[in-house]
Amino acid sequence: MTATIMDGKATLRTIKDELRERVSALKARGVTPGLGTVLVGDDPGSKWYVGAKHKDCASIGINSIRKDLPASSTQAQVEAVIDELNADPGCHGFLVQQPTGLDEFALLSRVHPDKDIDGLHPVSLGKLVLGEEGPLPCTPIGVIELLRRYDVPLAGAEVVVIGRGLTVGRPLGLLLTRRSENSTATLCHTGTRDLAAHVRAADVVVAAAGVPGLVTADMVKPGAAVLDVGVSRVDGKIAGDVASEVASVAGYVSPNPGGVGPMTRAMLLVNVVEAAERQLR
Ligand SMILES: Nc1nc2c(c(=O)[nH]1)N[C@@H](CN(C=O)c1ccc(C(=O)N[C@@H](CCC(=O)O)C(=O)O)cc1)CN2
Repeated sequence: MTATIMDGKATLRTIKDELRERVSALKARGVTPGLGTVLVGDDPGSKWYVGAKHKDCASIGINSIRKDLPASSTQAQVEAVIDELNADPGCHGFLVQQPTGLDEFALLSRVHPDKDIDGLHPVSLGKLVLGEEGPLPCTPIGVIELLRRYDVPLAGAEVVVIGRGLTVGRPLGLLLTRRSENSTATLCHTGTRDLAAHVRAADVVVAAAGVPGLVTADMVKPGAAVLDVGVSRVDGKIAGDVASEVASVAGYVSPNPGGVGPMTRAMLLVNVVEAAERQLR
């Protein structure tokens, strides 16, 4: 079997085309959506991600407000910039790019919940637990959207998520078990006794552990969908959590790069457009 590639780059392009129309409709009603970003320091990966987010915005007519701060910035200086964006009426939502090297929980909590565009604010995560409407975290909802667009069924499916981090694993477990997704989610982590046994039983596997090559072909159920969200750098290149031979067993694979990363950016754009649309309600 050769797996179908779940192409995140192509799906990002499709979603941008869909959003362009919604941005035009907003502009016709006098609202131009605006995204803010706060970047602290010189981490090359973070700089690339922020640059890509602003290019995405420009390509569909969203305004962007970029605040790049030196690595020497103090917590108070970054919080002052967050306060500025909280008060900026042209900014419908903003994010603090992680990692910052500062107290990230305090920075996240400083963002006004109405301006949280990443879905990672404690209020947004609380809404997710309660099943209330709010911005959804971009990477986990990107995983679900990619599966949806490739017609991989989630209802009734056994899904194994590897990794319990705050940006991917934990919120993804909550999303997958919503009534709308209706899957059974198992969250595996470094304390899981027999990871291979869990993965072998899964219809869908989402690997977000940051351990290169962790998921091997012998662990995967034939025909399963396997999404690689792990980001490690080996010799300067991105190395995912999923070994390349998995594509010979799985029914669907998302490549890395080119899979869930671009979907993270797509879902951020969706969150910005939805925040601007809420202003008109
Ligand atoms: N405030 C946030 N910080 C971080 C988040 C987040 O969701 N919010 N997630 C990650 C980084 N991230 C988004 O910010 C992100 C990751 C990957 C990509 C992407 O398009 N990757 C490309 C390859 C990029 C490369 O070559 O280096 C791909 O996978 O094809 C975009 C955004 C941590 N921080």
